Amino acid sequence: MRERLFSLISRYNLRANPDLGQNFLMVPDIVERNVERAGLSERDRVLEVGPGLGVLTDALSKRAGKVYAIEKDHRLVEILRREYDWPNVEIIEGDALRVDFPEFNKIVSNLPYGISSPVTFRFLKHEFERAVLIYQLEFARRMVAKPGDRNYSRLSLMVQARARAELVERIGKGAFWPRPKVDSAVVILEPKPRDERVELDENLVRALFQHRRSTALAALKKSHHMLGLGREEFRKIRDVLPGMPHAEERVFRLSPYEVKEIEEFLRAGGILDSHSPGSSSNSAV
Ligand SMILES: C[S@@+](CC[C@H](N)C(=O)[O-])C[C@H]1O[C@@H](n2cnc3c(N)ncnc32)[C@H](O)[C@@H]1O
Repeated sequence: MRERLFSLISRYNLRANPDLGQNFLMVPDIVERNVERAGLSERDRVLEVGPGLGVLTDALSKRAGKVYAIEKDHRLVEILRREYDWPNVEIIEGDALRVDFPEFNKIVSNLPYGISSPVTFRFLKHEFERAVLIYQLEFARRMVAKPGDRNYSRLSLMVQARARAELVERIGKGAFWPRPKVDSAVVILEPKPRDERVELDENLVRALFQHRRSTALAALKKSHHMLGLGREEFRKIRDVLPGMPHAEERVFRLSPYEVKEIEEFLRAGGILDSHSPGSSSNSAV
């Protein structure tokens, strides 16, 4: 695999484009383990973001019924089309944040790190069974952190409101060419059953996590302007806030369900409804 990749790189005189997060995976065992983790069969339609030089795509094509590989770099799209003859792979040239996704039920990708957050939230807007994804280690740690953990953040909360997230393997820098500056990790994401998911008001979550070590009450007092409330309006509602559920809990200990209870309290009091657009794109957590 290493030899094949380096021969492609030298034949096409390729320079990796750091703006597109191009760090190509060079270790066949890691590719194999991730394909295994996806539990693929003929009935699966797999989405891959950023096929690069096709190493993962090739392994996926041997196990899945269909693979859709979305690649933004025109040079790589041309190389993939020229070098491989996959009967069940559709290469889609475009930006994974913009193109319409085809129908899929699984996702396996070594993601370009620059779009980790928006592309993950894009995935989570769709119904699928399982995603096996490589992220930067720090990002992966934040995704899976539990309420009260050091790394628990807005990202953890927004992801876990919709999915179970598990970090299953750490990957060293040496597994990639060119070598990235930081380690990576494999995360498995599985959307929760619909009745366990919570849709959260993005502005509220942002306002709370602006002060993650404060109590919920103090955080909202400090960032009420983020809910669209002016000083006067805020003065009017300030007295009801101590009655809010979890008012005295520190923000970094709040689960998605607890934030939902806060949201419902604020809505019932007319504090959120009229001022905030509600949950939206989650594009930049
Ligand atoms: C980390 S590399 C992974 C390449 C390959 N899958 C591998 O494992 O070696 C990320 C890939 O995503 C592509 N890419 C970057 N931004 C993209 C975007 N917005 N949409 C689709 N592909 C993108 C890059 O060109 C690159 O091929």
